[in-house]
Amino acid sequence: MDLQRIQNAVREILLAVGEDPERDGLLETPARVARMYAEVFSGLKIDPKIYLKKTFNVQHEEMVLVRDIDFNSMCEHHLLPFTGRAHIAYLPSGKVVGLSKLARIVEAVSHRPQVQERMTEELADLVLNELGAIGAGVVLEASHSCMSLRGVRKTGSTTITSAMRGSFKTNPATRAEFLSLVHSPRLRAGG
Ligand SMILES: Nc1nc2c(ncn2[C@@H]2O[C@H](COP(=O)(O)OP(=O)(O)OP(=O)(O)O)[C@@H](O)[C@H]2O)c(=O)[nH]1
Ligand SMILES: [Zn+2]
Repeated sequence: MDLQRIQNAVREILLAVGEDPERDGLLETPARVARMYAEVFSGLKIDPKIYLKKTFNVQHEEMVLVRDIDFNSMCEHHLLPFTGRAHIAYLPSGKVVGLSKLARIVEAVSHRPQVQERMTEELADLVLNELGAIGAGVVLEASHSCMSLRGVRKTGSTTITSAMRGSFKTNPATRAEFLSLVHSPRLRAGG
């Protein structure tokens, strides 16, 4: 990532809004913001498929669901954060993946300029295709700060998106089981 170019652009923005980039409090801001963008867009350099290459041969014929994977992303329209939780499930066909890898693919695809719908679809495609799963389902719940901090200024709204693949799309019972598990009661803290 071209940190110097980001720094120059941030300095330009400060000048354009009528600030003085030479004043004490702003001197380090362009460099700081450049490091911040490198971090929040670090997923641009990562191919999430790498996380799903290592699998284990386990005969588990029922659904695997990892829910409440928290994420932070940046909406590609305003470059403002949207934050929420991802729930990812699949029906294995002879091989399973380490549970943390489902959280790792969320990290990779969320750390890019995104829209929630595309992020949901990308995650579902990755799980179905890379694991050769019988089916996959993804639900994302998020709040978009571009809707609360600016513009329409509605706080508290949540956007829920889902993507169903394979048996999650064709079998209503599988889809219903997934959605009911996503919404089932959480363990108590420490439980
Ligand atoms: N579908 C979708 N829209 C998003 C997402 N994140 C932000 N948006 C929306 O992107 C839209 C961009 O709309 P524009 O009309 O081009 O931009 P704008 O004039 O700044 O829109 P307002 O937010 O209504 O002020 C807005 O309606 C945002 O709420 C997302 O993940 N998915
Ligand atoms: Zn936005």
